Amino acid sequence: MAPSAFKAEETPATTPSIIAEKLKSTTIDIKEKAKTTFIPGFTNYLNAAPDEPYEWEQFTPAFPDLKWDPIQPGIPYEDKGLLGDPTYSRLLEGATEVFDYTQKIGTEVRGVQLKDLTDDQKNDLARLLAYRGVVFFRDQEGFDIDTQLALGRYWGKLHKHATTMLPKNGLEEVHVVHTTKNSKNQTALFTSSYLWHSDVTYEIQPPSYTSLAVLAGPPRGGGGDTIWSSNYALYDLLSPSMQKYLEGLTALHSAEEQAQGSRNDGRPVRREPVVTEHPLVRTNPVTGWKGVFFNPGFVKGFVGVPKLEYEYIYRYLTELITSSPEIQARFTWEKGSVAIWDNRVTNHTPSYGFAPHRRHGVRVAATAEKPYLDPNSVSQDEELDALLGRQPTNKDGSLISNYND
Ligand SMILES: O=C(O)CCC(=O)C(=O)O
Ligand SMILES: [Fe+2]
Repeated sequence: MAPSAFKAEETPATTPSIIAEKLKSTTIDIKEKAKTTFIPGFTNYLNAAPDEPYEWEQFTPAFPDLKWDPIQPGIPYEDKGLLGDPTYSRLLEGATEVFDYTQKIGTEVRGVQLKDLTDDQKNDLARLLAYRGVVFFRDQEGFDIDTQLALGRYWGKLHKHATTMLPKNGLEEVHVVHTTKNSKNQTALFTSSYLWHSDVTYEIQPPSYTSLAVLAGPPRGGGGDTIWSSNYALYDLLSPSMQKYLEGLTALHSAEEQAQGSRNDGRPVRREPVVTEHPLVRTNPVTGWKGVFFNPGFVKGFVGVPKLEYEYIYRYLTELITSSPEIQARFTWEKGSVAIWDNRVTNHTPSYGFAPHRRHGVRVAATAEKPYLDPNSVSQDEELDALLGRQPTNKDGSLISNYND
């Protein structure tokens, strides 16, 4: 080998440090530049708020060692959505803008302050939630935790979560959502399809109207959207024979895994975990529509169905929920945003990838009725087909063949 080649081999010892030096200086340049210039894909990383002092410290997570009794069945529930006006006239009276996210799910209402709602408006909102699955509000002023709790309480007895984070201020009916740059790498831990769920469906009377208010979050473009998926529309994606089959099934919803997760992390389990049977297809008392009451988070089996058969249906339903954009609504949070959903008819998931930013929210959930299936209820599409004179959706697959480009 020629001497020059040997010479070339002498350099590697110094090369890494040269690269490191170069990178360091480039990084510093970019950081300086980013203070005054938007650099796509970079600027967001620099804007992480300092951890301390933090305005919402009293709402950061705590795990007090509390013990609560089991939740007893028979909690009274009257759905306020039944008192809502079909055109939502009271709620939307002062709205500056109202628009849907997709035909099947999600509506944003602008210009309405939740803190000022009258009872009539709360009834309209409940009805809108039952029909649209999730409703978004922005630029909320003065929607503090007392107002959020009062709104939830108007709709039903507030749920207290047995395992997840409580706020430091001791409010037991508040569930905290909180991730900082010090949290475990959420993107690596959870793919979204793993996290899709409806809240606490293992309870005998799982919640209906549930609100999440954001306290802190990434800057715009920094990630952390939440996505909802419609269980009414999930039902309408199924063939008539599959609909009929699923209508005969009962699902097992379990809190065991969630409780075990807390124990594994050395955190308290405030109420013993329960396993509850619910009909796999349920009727919403306000719309009268059927929805598949399924979520990949808490459903652990179908009564009388062999494990493998259950697993295939589990995977099929999960795929429809997680990968059908037309039955989903995706919300990008901003300061002052509040999302409220009907937990009986939707699944939802956070999206990760917003580190190093803090993302912090507070959730309040109203206990609803025990799930039931009214055999006379119809599906969302059935009602809309009749109302609008639409052709029923062709479910034999033949329409799809031209859509490969
Ligand atoms: O963090 C989110 O986007 C959703 C959190 C959640 O699942 C909830 O508040 O019920
Ligand atoms: Fe949730």
